[in-house]
Amino acid sequence: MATFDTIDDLPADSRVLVRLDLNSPIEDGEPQDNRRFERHARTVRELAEAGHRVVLMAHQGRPGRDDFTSLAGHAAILADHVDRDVAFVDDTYGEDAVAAVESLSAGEILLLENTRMCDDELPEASPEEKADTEFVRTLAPLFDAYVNDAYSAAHRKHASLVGFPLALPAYAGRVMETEYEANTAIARKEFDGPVTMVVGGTKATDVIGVMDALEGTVDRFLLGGVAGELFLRGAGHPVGHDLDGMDLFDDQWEANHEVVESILADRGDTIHLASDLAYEDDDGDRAEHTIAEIDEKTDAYLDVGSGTVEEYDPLIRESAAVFVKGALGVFEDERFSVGTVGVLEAIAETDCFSVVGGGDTSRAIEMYGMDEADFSHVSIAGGAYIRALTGEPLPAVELLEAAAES
Ligand SMILES: Nc1ncnc2c1ncn2[C@@H]1O[C@H](COP(=O)(O)OP(=O)(O)O)[C@@H](O)[C@H]1O
Ligand SMILES: O=C(OP(=O)(O)O)[C@H](O)COP(=O)(O)O
Repeated sequence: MATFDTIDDLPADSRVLVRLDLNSPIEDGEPQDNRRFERHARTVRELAEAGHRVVLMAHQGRPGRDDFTSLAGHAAILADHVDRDVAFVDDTYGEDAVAAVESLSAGEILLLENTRMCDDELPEASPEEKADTEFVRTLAPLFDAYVNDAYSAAHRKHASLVGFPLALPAYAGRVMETEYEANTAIARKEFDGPVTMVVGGTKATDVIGVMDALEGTVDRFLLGGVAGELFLRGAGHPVGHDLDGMDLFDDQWEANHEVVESILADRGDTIHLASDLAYEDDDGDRAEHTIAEIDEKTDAYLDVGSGTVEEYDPLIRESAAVFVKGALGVFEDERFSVGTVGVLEAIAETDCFSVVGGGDTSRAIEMYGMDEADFSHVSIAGGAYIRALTGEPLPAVELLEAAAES
């Protein structure tokens, strides 16, 4: 059991600063509704109904990427889920933000602008350094308490996650409580049969970093997505290169190629790579290349091929447990959903213990008409949940535990 204080322990009529994780897929510049809104709405609604003044902080995307946007659209989606007004101010801790915080009445809710738009949020640093930023020193005195509900961002040492718990009494929100319980229980579970992890998505650095530490927990990895292309490149295939202004591959290759090469050399038998990949042909249709056919990368590969899905299917069906982190393709586009949906459907049809994680990936379940009840746990955390599997501590969670002890 976690040993942190929860929102049940908050003094009455508190002014609370709440960290959520509303990081969402962005399409045409707009955030897309997903489980993160629905799950965090519970914490926000409880706080407002209890009569606290509720100020919310969250991030969206990463500077330099297409998904780095304002949170204006997020406020509207959250309001629908909370069934109360959620005001928005396009400022994080400047004069406008401070004025909006100070004008809030009991039971009202305000969302501040994307924390990553202020320089103090990134990069990662110690809690002490982050607590000493202007961001934290300006906002903390306006509040009685800090609530962290962002389990899925708890692996990041950013100001909104590790600075405020040193400056204010700190509590866990409902999502923090439930994700912590579920993910630590999973980390302690033992399985009678093969344990498989499906690894994909765009955050290759996150997943490759922990794959090493999962030796002993995971018997085999089925790869796809950007992470899978980097492994194919490590195995000598000319894929995984950035095309036309994309920045998904080259930096992550530089950061990870040594680990990729050493995993392939030391434990290549546990790594299953795609045998074919899908791309968009000149007519805008899905087309596939076998890996053997690819001798020069001229296409952007957007999914694993149908042959790969056929090879992964029996490996999933004979597993005692399957963990999913990251999509095998750009499933948001139906043409490139074959890998992600094929793997999720195979998991849903078997009795294995299964966890699907990640804000983006877990969205494929409802997008393609699957039932959440067919999976043991659908986590809104991706990077945080795979770190929990390795037993690696999450800095923001450790600070909540320390706050409860003091
Ligand atoms: N080959 C690919 N090229 C570009 N994007 C991809 C590729 N394969 C998967 N993706 C994208 O990866 C995203 C999910 O990855 P990621 O953000 O790492 O995971 P999560 O948020 O689920 O933890 C999906 O939205 C999907 O569109
Ligand atoms: O979406 C998130 O993580 P995830 O993609 O691992 O689920 C979190 O909001 C963390 O975002 P970040 O990986 O840009 O720090």
